[in-house]
Amino acid sequence: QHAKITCTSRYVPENAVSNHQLSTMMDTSDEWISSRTGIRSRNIVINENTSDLCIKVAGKLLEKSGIKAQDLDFILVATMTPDYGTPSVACLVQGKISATNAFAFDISAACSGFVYALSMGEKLIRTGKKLGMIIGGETLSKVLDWNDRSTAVLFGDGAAGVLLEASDEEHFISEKLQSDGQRGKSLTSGYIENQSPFYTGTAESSGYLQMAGRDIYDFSLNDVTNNIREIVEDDVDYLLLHQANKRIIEKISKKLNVPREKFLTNMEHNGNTSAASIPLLLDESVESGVLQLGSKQKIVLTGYGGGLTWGSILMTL
Ligand SMILES: O=C(O)C1CCN(c2ccc(-c3cc(CO)ccc3Cl)cn2)CC1
Repeated sequence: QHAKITCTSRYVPENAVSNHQLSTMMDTSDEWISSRTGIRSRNIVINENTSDLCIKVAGKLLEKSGIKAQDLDFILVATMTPDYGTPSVACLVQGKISATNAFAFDISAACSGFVYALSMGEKLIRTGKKLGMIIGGETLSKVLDWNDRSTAVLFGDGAAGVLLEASDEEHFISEKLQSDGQRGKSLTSGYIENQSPFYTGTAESSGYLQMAGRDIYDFSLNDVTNNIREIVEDDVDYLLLHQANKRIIEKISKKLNVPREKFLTNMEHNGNTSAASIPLLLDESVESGVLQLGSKQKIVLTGYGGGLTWGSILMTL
């Protein structure tokens, strides 16, 4: 049987932080941020953690769809900012909504996380599962170095997700997931220091998010463009890329010779929300009517970022 996205939902923290507000906290400006990234505002948690955001999304998916939590077979959460090493955010969600028949685990693939998780969910449906929940959620604000203006202004918090159901209709057409650990140190975050009395080494990295911006920019322009080119043979209606930077999306659209207006964007009010960025864009586009579930619109979802990881899924809604 095939898999079909039957519901989308999202949740972002109430605390919207404008570029101007950041300019009162560090040496930056609205002009610099918006011209270089396309970001004008982002939402930053005050007391919530990643599981809180994902639990909100799960509750909204249940409410919107009318499905019962105990009908869920699995819950996958893509995140690079979990509350704990264990329990997983997915298990915290599962517990909170009492999805007693669902197995649950997190997927760590940074900004490709939602695409990786959606791909894995589709395989679970194809091999017999009936109903799953797939959420991308992050509280990146807790791992940012707020004294480093080169990264602190880029990222935001949020969560969004989908219900994936068994269907007679074929929606998933093709995919290509890729990784390159040899370039993994270009974007790191959340290093956990060993504190045992036997440990004599030294911490190789800080817990803060650190990014070699130029290297990630070039990776995105080259490897990601090639991945999309391989997946998209002929025409698509829309492309939903990870919302990292407006300029990179413009450059990729030129390299692919695909009209810029086919690339949906929302980094302007969310910032870069890593694994949450694609499902946030998907739900906002469904809510605005640009995308319609069941419309047969042909879309590409493309994630790219830490790992390094990147990957695309070509599907119809
Ligand atoms: O000087 C400038 O213009 C600066 C140059 C550096 N910038 C960057 C660099 C890299 C990213 C980025 C991050 C991820 C991880 O989610 C994935 C993909 C990308 Cl392309 C975002 N911004 C900001 C503007």
